[in-house]
Amino acid sequence: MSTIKSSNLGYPRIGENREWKRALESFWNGNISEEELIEKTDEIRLNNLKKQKEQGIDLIPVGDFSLYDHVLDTSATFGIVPERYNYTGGKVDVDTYFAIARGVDDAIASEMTKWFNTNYHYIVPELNNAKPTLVENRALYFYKEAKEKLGIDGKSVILGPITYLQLSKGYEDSEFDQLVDTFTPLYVQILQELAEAGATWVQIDEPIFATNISEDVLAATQKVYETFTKEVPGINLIFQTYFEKVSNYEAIVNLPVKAIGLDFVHGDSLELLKTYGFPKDKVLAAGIVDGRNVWRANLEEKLTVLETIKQFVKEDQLIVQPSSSLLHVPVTKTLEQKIDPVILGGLSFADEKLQEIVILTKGLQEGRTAVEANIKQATEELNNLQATYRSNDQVRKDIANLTAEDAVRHLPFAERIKLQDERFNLPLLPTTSIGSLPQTPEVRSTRTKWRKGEITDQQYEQFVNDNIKRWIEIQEELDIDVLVHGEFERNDMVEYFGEKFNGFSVTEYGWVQSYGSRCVKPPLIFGDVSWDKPITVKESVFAQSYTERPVKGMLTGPVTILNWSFVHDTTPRYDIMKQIALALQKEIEALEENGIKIVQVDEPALREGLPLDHAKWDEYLEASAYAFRLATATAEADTQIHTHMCYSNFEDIFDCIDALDADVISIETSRSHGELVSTFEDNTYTKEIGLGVYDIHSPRIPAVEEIKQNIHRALQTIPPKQFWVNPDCGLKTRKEDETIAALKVMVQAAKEAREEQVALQNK
Ligand SMILES: Nc1nc2c(c(=O)[nH]1)N[C@@H](CNc1ccc(C(=O)N[C@@H](CCC(=O)N[C@@H](CCC(=O)N[C@@H](CCC(=O)O)C(=O)O)C(=O)O)C(=O)O)cc1)CN2
Ligand code: MET
Ligand SMILES: [Zn+2]
Repeated sequence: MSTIKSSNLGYPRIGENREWKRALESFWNGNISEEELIEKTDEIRLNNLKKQKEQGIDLIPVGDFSLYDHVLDTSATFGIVPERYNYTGGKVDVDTYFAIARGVDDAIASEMTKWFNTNYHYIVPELNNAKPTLVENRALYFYKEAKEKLGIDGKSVILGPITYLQLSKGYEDSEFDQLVDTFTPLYVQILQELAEAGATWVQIDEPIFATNISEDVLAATQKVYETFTKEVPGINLIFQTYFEKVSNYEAIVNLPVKAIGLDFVHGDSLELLKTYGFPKDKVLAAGIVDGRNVWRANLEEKLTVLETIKQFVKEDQLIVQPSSSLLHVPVTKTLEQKIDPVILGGLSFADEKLQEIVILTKGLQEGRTAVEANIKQATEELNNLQATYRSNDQVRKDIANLTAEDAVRHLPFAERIKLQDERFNLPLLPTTSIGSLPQTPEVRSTRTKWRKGEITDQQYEQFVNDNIKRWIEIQEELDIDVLVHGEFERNDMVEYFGEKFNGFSVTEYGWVQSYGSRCVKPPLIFGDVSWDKPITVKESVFAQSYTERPVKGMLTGPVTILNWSFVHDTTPRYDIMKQIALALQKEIEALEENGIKIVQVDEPALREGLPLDHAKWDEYLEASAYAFRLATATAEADTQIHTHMCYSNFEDIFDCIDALDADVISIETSRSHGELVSTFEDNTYTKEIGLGVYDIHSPRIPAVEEIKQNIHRALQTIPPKQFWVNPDCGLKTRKEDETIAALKVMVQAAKEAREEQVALQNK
């Protein structure tokens, strides 16, 4: 009997029909009790486990489920709760847990940021003064639950100490080793309790090793894992990495653990394996099926790779698994009714990927003939898919003929801004918002009715227009300087464009968690992208017709559309980015022709798309800046181009931001409590900037003084002439009354700050 095992790294939490989202939101809205929330989420979790068991997965992950986020769960495990929540020790209760994630009246939420290069967001642990103790062994609870309720001897999944600490804030680099020493015994305790309960496999997620890490961190890692193995010899530890090849291959594979998990889809791990080999005393957990994309695996090719990998390990010391947790793909494709059957045939969501894992494990174990029929089917479906690729000769020609000058605006910024100032005549510290306004249940459900054919196109259009008009009036009443139409017609800033451009397809149920209960439905790119008619002109022009103030046209940029779609690898990614840019260029021209003279091109995904491997940075940043400039290059000099980014570490991409050559950029900063401001200190950034002055991901209404403080802090490094006042991000997730109340405070704060500045200038 051979011992090659099939495994999974993590399963989507949200349920086939987003039951998880509904349960959470019902609880937050006070419609269900805590017991009901627990009951519903228990059911979802157990159902997820049952499905994996039925699929025939050998090592089923347990403890990967969460009520919000697994990094926050890790903080809760160790009682790491920032002081402002008045936590007094012991198990972190549900209310405190959600308070950290979402904020409460008297305490702002913890910062939320991107999980590596994904569109998933985690809650950043704040270690300041924390006294970590093991207040709740969650891993143990979930291990026992799966065993007792379903007879599953699960593989516990825990976030490793090195990654956890590297993702935390509130300490100095010099304190890192000390912190590692503090956490090590707590992890040992978790592992010991798991061992006592009978656990044999534990997956310790350490994705930080897919980024470039220092020798010091590596040394600390060596020490930690030596201790784990020494203290808990009875458990098989899997040191799990994903999203890229590891940056210190030889050191990593020689860590004193039973198994090493590597990503064989992103980054060239196979090359490393061939060059440096693999220790004969270890198990290699091979991430072979793409956990980040939705296309069917080419089983033939995957088996060839696995057979190569197998030559480097001792007799069947192999685990076959997805490249990462399946958190990043939708649950099942079986619900899709409307999509082109050929495209459906080429898709593979979480459940289908697990089938692929099981087939590949069998093929590797028993030989190809054992899975011949599966291989044949995969090959056929993929060939059919390839045959339907919608190529566009004109677009290909346009891309091939592009030059550097095609991505340069008519005049330099210094000249443009004079014309724009003349045209718009805005006050000092102008106010604006980021685009979307509340997508109330009414907005969402009216769109759903329209999609189901329960209301006519005309009724839907009327409904959208009514909202636009009402909100233009509200914004005027609030005395905001640059208005937005509110994006009421959009389900999502990327999916909406995916529905309109050529080259995309959309799914009905392909939901993926983005943060907390919020999900996205990334469109599929399987064809050359092109534009044939205006997409956003109607709503923008309608909004502009009700006001003398400028209304911003609102588009999503090429980098973000690419990064937040599921893209097939038929065409090189950077070519598709240029295709999207050319399509957007036509849309901007159409907006200008219709009198819209401020256009915002959002790029919130620019930073997260930065490759984990530094060696790939330059190419990415250059391609991204080029695509953005290409999209905006033909705009008249007096058309003001805005861009927006949220949740980002900007130090790494500062030059790229400058290279976008946008006239105005608005960026998130309020949850990072002003840390970004210092980035501008040493830079001579001459263009205009709006720093988010309050957090829109929290229902909490900010105070005037708080916002003024944020403005003051920014004005220490940014000249007032360059500074805009705006919220952190779009307002679609907020309720209407919250939004109006918060904007009112923001405008008030801006006016007070403006008066101070004018007084200073008149002195
Ligand atoms: N793609 C993307 N990524 C992003 C962002 C973003 O805006 N888009 N923002 C940042 C933060 N992430 C976010 C991700 C999602 C949402 C969000 O609001 N998502 C919505 C879903 C949006 C959507 O597509 N809604 C559809 C479907 C509406 C729906 O749920 N309909 C119900 C019925 C509605 C009813 O009857 O009440 C149903 O189908 O069951 C629509 O509006 O048309 C949600 O989870 O609630 C917000 C921020 C970073 N990443
Ligand atoms: N214009 C978009 C909005 O306001 C930008 C969002 S960035 C995630 O929703
Ligand atoms: Zn944003």
